[in-house]
Amino acid sequence: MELVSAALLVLAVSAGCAWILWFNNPRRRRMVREVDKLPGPPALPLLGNALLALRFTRENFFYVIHDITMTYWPRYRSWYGPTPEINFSEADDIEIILRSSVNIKKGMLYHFLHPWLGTGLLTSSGQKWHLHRKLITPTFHFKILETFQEVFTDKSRILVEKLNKEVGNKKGFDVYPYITRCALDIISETAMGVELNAQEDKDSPYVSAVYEISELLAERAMRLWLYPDFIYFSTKRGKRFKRSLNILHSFSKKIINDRKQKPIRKNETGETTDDVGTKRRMAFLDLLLEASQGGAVLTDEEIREEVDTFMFEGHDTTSASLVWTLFLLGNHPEVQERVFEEQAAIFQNSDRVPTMQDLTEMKYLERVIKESLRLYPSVPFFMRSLVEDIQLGEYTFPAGCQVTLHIYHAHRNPKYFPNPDEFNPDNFLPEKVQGRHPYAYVPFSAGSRNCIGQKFALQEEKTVLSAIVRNFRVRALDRPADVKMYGELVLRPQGPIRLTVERR
Ligand code: HEM
Repeated sequence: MELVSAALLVLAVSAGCAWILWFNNPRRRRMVREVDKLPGPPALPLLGNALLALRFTRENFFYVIHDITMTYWPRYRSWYGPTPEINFSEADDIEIILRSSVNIKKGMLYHFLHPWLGTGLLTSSGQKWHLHRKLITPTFHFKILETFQEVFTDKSRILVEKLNKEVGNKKGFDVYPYITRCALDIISETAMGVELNAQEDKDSPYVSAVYEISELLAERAMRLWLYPDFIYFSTKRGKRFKRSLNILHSFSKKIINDRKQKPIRKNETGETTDDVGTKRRMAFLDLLLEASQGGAVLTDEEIREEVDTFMFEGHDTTSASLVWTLFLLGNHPEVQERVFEEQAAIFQNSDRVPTMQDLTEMKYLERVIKESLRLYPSVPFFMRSLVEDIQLGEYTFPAGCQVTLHIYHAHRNPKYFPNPDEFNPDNFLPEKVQGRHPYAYVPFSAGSRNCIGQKFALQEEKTVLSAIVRNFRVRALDRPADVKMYGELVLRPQGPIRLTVERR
């Protein structure tokens, strides 16, 4: 027993000495001095703003951050315990970060995504990221996106059938689950080549696991004491996380194995067929398997990470954006009528599905989607970990600092968007865009780590919205001021987005 006490004492004294040395380290002292030049909420030594975090609930998180951001606008500092964070909302500051080809390492909160996505494109850095980005970029080429159009139109048709059942429901219905299931069907078929049928099968364990993991991740990011893995994974929530993770990983691993057994290949005429010669569309997974050169370039685990990254990034963001756009259209019937008129001009009286050329002609709908992403950016904040010092006027922020870019707030800056809270698709008329600061509007981020899926997202959104507006008149039962938000990995409404639909 005495031996154990002595060992504990030695351990405590060593830890204490390490702390003192670390705190008195000149690099750290300089970091603290520089970071504390910025204003910010009062912080305690060692604990930083941990006490503030005790106040966070899922419901108030976005609003507490909003108040702090507005109080110290446009830059402030905060402390995750001993780790400094600098927060930017002004286009000039955002530009400094996003234009850098060195400061492209993701912030520490992305670590929570690692159990699910490993170090796929979204979460990786350094050489691995460079190599994978180069390999994956061609898979988002126009020619490939064109082959996915059939998936977008087919899943939109099913969505219209489902929404038809809500015609006449005057009390309204929550549109979010309809859209999420449609977006999941789309991403599953395009990323993995698998029909998930989430729109038909509401009880799919895969879909439930995606919902659960997204919610648990958001919750963990708010609770500083759940940051260490050994604590988190010993809690009930951590165990639920692992269970859902198991479902997701088993699913993607099985799909990858199946596809390796029966690869889809191009034949001599350039058609893509399966092993028995049936014509098949190539999904991202098939393209990755092709690029992997039998494991020499990408291992199975790396392919799994990328497929899971597409599944996550490719459905949650587009679902939120589609829902907010429908909500805004439901609040602005005059804008919705202009969208409809544009559709009527493109399709005349035909009920054919849209081609890629039709989508290019949907200029007004594109402005509506962009304006909706301005007011409700699917990714409201993103983070970097500084690898290299940055100089910002009188400030030098040293490597090691965390940086959070507040995109939601940047998009509502009256300097660039007069009447920033108003929904006005004309903010994206070419002449308005031309004169504006290029970093005042960055829903897909910018620079080398921008969103690789942005063209895919616009193509999907235009196809889905076109199908809805051509078939229905949509009304929203709630006003924007009444809808509270969760500012998590994705910006989503706290309650239902209640709509009514009427057939055109
Ligand atoms: C409205 C829809 C979307 C929005 C608003 C959006 C937004 C973003 C943003 C802001 C980032 C940068 C995040 C950061 O720096 O941490 C990002 C990265 C990424 N997005 Fe998207 N995204 C959307 C749709 C998609 C889709 C459909 C896919 C795939 C099919 C996708 C795949 C990715 C990937 C793989 C990255 C990481 C890229 C890299 O770091 O090289 N996204 N997205």
